[in-house]
Amino acid sequence: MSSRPYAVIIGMMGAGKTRVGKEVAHMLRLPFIDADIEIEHEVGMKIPDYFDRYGEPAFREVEADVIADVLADFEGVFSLGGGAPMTPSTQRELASYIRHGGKVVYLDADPREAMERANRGGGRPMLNGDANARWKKLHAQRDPVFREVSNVHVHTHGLTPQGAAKKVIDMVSQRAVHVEGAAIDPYDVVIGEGAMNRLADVLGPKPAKIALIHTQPVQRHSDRARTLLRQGGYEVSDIVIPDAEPGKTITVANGIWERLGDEGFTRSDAVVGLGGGAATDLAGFVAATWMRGIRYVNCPTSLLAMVDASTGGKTGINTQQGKNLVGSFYTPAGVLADTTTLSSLPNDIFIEGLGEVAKSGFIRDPEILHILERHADELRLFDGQAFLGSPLEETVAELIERTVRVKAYHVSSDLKEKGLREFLNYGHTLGHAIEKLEHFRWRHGNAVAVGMVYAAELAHLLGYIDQDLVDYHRALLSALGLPISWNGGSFEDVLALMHRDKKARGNKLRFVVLDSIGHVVHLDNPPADAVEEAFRRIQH
Ligand SMILES: NC(=O)c1ccc[n+]([C@@H]2O[C@H](COP(=O)([O-])OP(=O)(O)OC[C@H]3O[C@@H](n4cnc5c(N)ncnc54)[C@H](O)[C@@H]3O)[C@@H](O)[C@H]2O)c1
Ligand SMILES: O=C(O)C(=O)C[C@@H](O)[C@H](O)[C@H](O)COP(=O)(O)O
Repeated sequence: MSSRPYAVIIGMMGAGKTRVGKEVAHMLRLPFIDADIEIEHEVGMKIPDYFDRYGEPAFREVEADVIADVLADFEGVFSLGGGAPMTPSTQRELASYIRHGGKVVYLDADPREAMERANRGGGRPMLNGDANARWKKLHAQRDPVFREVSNVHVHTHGLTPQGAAKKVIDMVSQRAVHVEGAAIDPYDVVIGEGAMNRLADVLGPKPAKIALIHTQPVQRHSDRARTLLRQGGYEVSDIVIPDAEPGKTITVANGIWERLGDEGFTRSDAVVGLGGGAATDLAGFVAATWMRGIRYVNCPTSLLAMVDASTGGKTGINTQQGKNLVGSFYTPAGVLADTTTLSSLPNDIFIEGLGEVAKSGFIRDPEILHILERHADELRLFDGQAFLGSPLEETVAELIERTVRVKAYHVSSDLKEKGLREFLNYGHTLGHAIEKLEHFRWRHGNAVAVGMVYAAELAHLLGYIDQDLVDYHRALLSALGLPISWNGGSFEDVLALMHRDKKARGNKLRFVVLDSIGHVVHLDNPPADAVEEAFRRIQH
């Protein structure tokens, strides 16, 4: 493909494909092509005349050829005729365009408005006869296909053409990671400004009631989610939980179960978890357990929740005995990582999230480490208020996408953590023990950073990696502003907690260690003196 369209717009007759497409092109200073106009040039007559003379099958053939040509070599906005995506060869062309990174936008307008526009001016052979009845019949046939062949679905109800164009641009610029695999209902993690606008699409038409579970510090983002949900026609129960780890308890979960019961939540209703990783862990746990599992969507608002906590289906709560000891593997219907929410994120919580980002670099994607190295100074100085529209935003979006891809890779083939998924636990064996001993006052990502240095020391002591790689852990993590040592407890206490780690088997410890960057192995039952010596080395 030499060049490809910025976006291809599809939709019903009267949806505003030409009007909105032109507006998108104008805003981005790109050229615009309307397939119908192109076809008229090609055949040298108006479409209704061509239909009359040669019939629909001949028209569809010409249309498919014109579309294939434009898709192969055009850098602008391309809008298709209403029936074009019904042609199998065009469906294949669109699928290939998407595989190469293209965006097929389904412009979904209010049916009444669309019918009114479609009837205006006549000249639509497909609407001959009772135009509204024809439109509705065609809608019933085409809507499922439009959903299938598009990868961006834009509802334009109540929007001006400019508003709809802005929405198209926002949604086209978002990134998405598709998660699928055995035992997983496929879902997307959508990343970018305005991702939360997709809430109603992801929840779908079935739920009537939504439990919007969030914490107080993200109130302004939950207000936005509530508005979007109400606009989508849902009845919203606003549920505020205690902030951070105090929200991940059985008492909090029980309070929500009681409320769902009192408010008549059924199996077809849904949960939206919005906030940091603690809130999305708890919301997922409630969704997994209410009536043995209802639909849920996560709207993560911290970096750590975007890259890790909200995306892989591990839900849970803490107990007196330790971190995440009760929970369930239960995947969300979608994750909307709206980067506008990062504008209110405090610097220290952003930096904490970099701990899990670096982890994904160490275990699988070295490019993450290169990006972190190159941008360490800007990342360490993260300022939410200056973030949106800054060059850092693109860097962070790329880090989020790459990190989610690492997560998706491990989750896809091992949702229930039989082996491969355990690699995502790099740095966590000690990390979780530190969190517990610090009564959860230490942030999770910070504890994981120290835990990775510990795992690197252990791997070095046992001959898996050389000293340079241990030093590299320390240099990179501290350049990002993450801690690399801990002095808050005795080895005996740490050891006892590491024995309660979920990777432990019987009374044998199990660690995850590197044997090179991007390559991880299990380390079962390592020698006790190495386990202790590595601990001594992180105490400086
Ligand atoms: N399920 C998983 O796979 C998984 C993965 C990693 C971490 N986790 C869990 O996630 C939790 C850590 O997540 P976290 O680091 O997000 O901590 P957190 O949920 O405690 O959030 C940290 C703080 O930031 C606030 N906050 C979040 N987003 C904000 C925003 N946009 N603006 C202002 N304040 C905001 C929160 O309210 C909280 O006060 C831990 O409980 C950890 O165990 C789970
Ligand atoms: O998704 C996973 O699997 C992980 O291990 C990701 C970790 O980064 C995350 O902290 C997770 O919450 C740890 O889970 P746990 O099972 O060790 O409690």
